[in-house]
Amino acid sequence: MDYAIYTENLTKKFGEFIAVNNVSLKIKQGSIYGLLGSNGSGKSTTIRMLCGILKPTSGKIYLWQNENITDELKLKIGYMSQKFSLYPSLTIKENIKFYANLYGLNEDLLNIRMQEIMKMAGIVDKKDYLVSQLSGGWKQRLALGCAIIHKPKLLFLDEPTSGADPKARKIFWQIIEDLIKQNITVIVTTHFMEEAELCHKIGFLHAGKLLIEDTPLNIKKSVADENTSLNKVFALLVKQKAVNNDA
Ligand SMILES: Nc1ncnc2c1ncn2[C@@H]1O[C@H](COP(=O)(O)OP(=O)(O)OP(=O)(O)O)[C@@H](O)[C@H]1O
Repeated sequence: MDYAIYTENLTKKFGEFIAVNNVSLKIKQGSIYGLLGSNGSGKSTTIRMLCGILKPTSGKIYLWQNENITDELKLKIGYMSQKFSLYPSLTIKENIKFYANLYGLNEDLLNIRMQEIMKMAGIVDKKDYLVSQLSGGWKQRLALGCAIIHKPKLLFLDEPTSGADPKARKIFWQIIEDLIKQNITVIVTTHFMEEAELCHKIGFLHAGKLLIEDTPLNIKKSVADENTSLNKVFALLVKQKAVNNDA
């Protein structure tokens, strides 16, 4: 099986503290993978290692079967953090141009991508607005556009919808589903279980460990039954783990 991402016993320690503990993931190209877990469970640290920002303490990461995350591979990755790396005092156009320059897009390509991104974000008529004038939903879609200006094959979204209203979240997920149709692989962290349900596969992290990885339906069936909510399923898994640790 050709995976976009495959990890073996990925571990990250900060001093003596183990933030990510022997995590082995398998993520197919062209799929949406949800990384779930409570605050501090190790989601962002895992993502940072997968995009080559943070060096693992031990374990292996393969991106499209390559063991080293080279600069060439990094060009195939897009990353959107929960803080949206946008410049509020610049216009939409200027923000897009800034990211286009970072990735070395020429003027012609920049103009094409600018139109595509503004269309995708629903901000074609707002290109000269300052980012500070935009609502949360528009900012979020613009940040997504900037993260994919270079057409990455792999896109990391770290809590992209936190702070967005339900309507904006719905539009955002429609865009993600369109990206998947273009064979992009999306790894997303979220606290919203209705978003987790939209992922092809989810991995549930707890205290740095991957407790389970499968489709939302299979996870529900294996832990409880298909009518149980994911929130409840994860609570059960954490409880089971605590019991096993005590035993
Ligand atoms: N640079 C660092 N130095 C020390 N500890 C860190 C560092 N980065 C993260 N941690 C710790 O590692 C643990 C996992 O953090 P991480 O940010 O990966 O969690 P998370 O699941 O993304 O949480 P959240 O949902 O709050 O973003 C936390 O206890 C955090 O305090």
